[in-house]
Amino acid sequence: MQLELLDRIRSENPVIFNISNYITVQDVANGLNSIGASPIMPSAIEEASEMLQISSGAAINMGSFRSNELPYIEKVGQLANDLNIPLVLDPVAVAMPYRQKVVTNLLDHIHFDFIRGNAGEIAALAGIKWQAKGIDAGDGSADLAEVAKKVAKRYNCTVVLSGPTDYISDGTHDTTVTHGTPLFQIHVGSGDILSSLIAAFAAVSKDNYFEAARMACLIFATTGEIVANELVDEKPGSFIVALLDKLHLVTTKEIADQITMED
Ligand SMILES: Nc1ncnc2c1ncn2[C@@H]1O[C@H](COP(=O)(O)OP(=O)(O)O)[C@@H](O)[C@H]1O
Ligand SMILES: Cc1ncsc1CCOP(=O)(O)O
Ligand SMILES: [Mg+2]
Repeated sequence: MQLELLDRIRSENPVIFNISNYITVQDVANGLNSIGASPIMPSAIEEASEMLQISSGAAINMGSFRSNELPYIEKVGQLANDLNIPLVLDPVAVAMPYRQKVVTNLLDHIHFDFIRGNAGEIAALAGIKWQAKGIDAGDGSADLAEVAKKVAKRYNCTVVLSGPTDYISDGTHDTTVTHGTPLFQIHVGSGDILSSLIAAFAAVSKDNYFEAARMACLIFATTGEIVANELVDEKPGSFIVALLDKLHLVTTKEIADQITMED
């Protein structure tokens, strides 16, 4: 278990390039900044190359793309591949038919090192029956470990299927993270922050993307758990403020003390 990846983010301060959605962009920027990375969210196709050349990780979030932005999104993906920059896809609400067409087309042309989505999103990419609900995970009875593995094999990448349990698979290795708090679900943007944090962990763990994904999930979920333990009531607004504060302050020792032998 490489909890020290957290310290490496703080000492290396990697620039993480993001195509974010306009709903949660500030949470994503502050989540990355709080943990010790350096976020950047460019939008002009003309500067994609120069911005990626100073970046050590990249995340593409499909939450609110406009169709005229698709050439930019493809260009960023191709450049990240050419420059060997770890690339994360967040396929927000991909069970919806138009998004499914757009995202599967992207996946056919660009190699994503990671796909991070909730159960409804990853099941849609696996072609497995599931009742997704917009940006939320929805309901279903599929074996989620198998769903994650199927998508990992199909797209030759590391998949994080997040939720009460996070299922992580690279098609060969599989693991779970069972930490977290239901408060993540009452704040819009929790998943988006996690997707970009995966890019930050990958930036400092280029030889082991599976471990990067596992540590991103474990440290994010455990930090949320510590924060929730200190909140008296279920307060979505207070939770995100306290989460951003704690992402900045949390130590590897605090994480180690919070987790169990099975982690
Ligand atoms: N009920 C829950 N209990 C514990 N952690 C949760 C719960 N639901 C989501 N999480 C955590 O919230 C974060 C965001 O995941 P998720 O809610 O699945 O993403 P999204 O916002 O894209 O739907 C992950 O770190 C996940 O582990
Ligand atoms: C509300 C909304 N609409 C399009 S993207 C988005 C935010 C999705 O955020 P998350 O998947 O992290 O909950
Ligand atoms: Mg999401």
